[in-house]
Amino acid sequence: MEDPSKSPLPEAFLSFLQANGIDPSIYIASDSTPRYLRLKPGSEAEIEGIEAEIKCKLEKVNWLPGFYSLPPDILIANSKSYLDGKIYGIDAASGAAVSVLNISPGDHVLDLCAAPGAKLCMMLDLLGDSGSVTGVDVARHRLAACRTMLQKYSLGDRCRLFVADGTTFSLAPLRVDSRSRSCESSFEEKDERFREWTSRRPWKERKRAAKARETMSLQSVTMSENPELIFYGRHSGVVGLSKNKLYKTVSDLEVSSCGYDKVLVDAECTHDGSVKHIQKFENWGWTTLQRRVLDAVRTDSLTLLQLKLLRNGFRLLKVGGLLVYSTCSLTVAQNEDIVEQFLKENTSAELQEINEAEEWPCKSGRIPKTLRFDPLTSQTSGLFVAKFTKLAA
Ligand SMILES: C[S@@+](CC[C@H](N)C(=O)[O-])C[C@H]1O[C@@H](n2cnc3c(N)ncnc32)[C@H](O)[C@@H]1O
Repeated sequence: MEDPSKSPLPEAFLSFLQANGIDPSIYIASDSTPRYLRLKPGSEAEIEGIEAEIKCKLEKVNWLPGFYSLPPDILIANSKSYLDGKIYGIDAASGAAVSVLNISPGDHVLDLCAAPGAKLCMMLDLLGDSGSVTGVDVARHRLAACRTMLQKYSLGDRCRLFVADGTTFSLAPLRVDSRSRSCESSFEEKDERFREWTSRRPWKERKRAAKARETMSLQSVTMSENPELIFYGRHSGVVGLSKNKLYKTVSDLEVSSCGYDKVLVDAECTHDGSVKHIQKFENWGWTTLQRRVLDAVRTDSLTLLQLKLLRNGFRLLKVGGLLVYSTCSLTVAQNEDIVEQFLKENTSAELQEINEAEEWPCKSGRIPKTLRFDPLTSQTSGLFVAKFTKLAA
């Protein structure tokens, strides 16, 4: 472990790292941690052009298909390739978390903390032209940015986005194939059907939606009762559906067969594993760090939120499905402690070995089968990953 006294980090943050067994030198190593990008599938032939444009050689990440590393000082956000939707800015550890889900065509996937959407885009690229992805996030402005990203990368076709509380979200996937037609409700529908989504919604409709939001907040209606659909693609299963059917919640019993095949709970956290995030506090001020990171993890509310998100994501998973829990924090309280507590209360949850990790530059977490990425070990941003399956009751 590097001598923490040589670090420019404030004393309170260093004590926080020490209490959580985190090596402070990861924040110093960050200057040499590469940036990563993911190539839009189908753009492989354009690598040389992209390299010429961003004036740097892309190094293939051998352990993660479609990913390339580049020096940390190279910015891609203003490049034509990025603006044209040929490349994504996403850390390799985040890509690893998505690949742990083994998404295959036909899967119905739930992303319970979806915004701003780098992982959601990767899921949609992996999904191809069957199945669906449902993205949920409690922050409307962040989910709106996610919608913009879907449109930029032309990925919205099989996706629907809900502003909702992931701890209580209860909508099942819309399975439209014959295999699971029995999962659909058969009650009479008399209400309006969803037409194709358009960003140019008529003024009257927008006014109605704004009014509904206002009424909701006045009546303190929780978002679980009223998840707000802010985007749906042509083949997301929503077009042609009645509101009754879309908003029909499912019982725990029904979920075992009609639930999601794959669930990602990329939970809200203190982001302390993201060195770039921590470095921003140099500008924002260390008192902000005290409030947003150090105090946040000391209060029970954040870890309770994480546990509730994991519980609800698991509730919506079908039997035999896979759930990945990840955070970009490296504290034990937000990771292994959550996993332990969750396993204690869920006999149908089983931690799964992440076999791909044998080839990955990461470490085991404090619980066997869980993974930790960090800048020193992995040359990536910090990330904790655990994978579960649901056993039949
Ligand atoms: C780590 S970020 C997710 C990053 C995202 N998966 C990606 O790859 O871009 C955590 C997200 O959780 C959202 N969040 C916080 N509380 C939530 C809740 N109760 N329900 C749903 N989302 C929540 C935050 O708004 C934030 O966008």
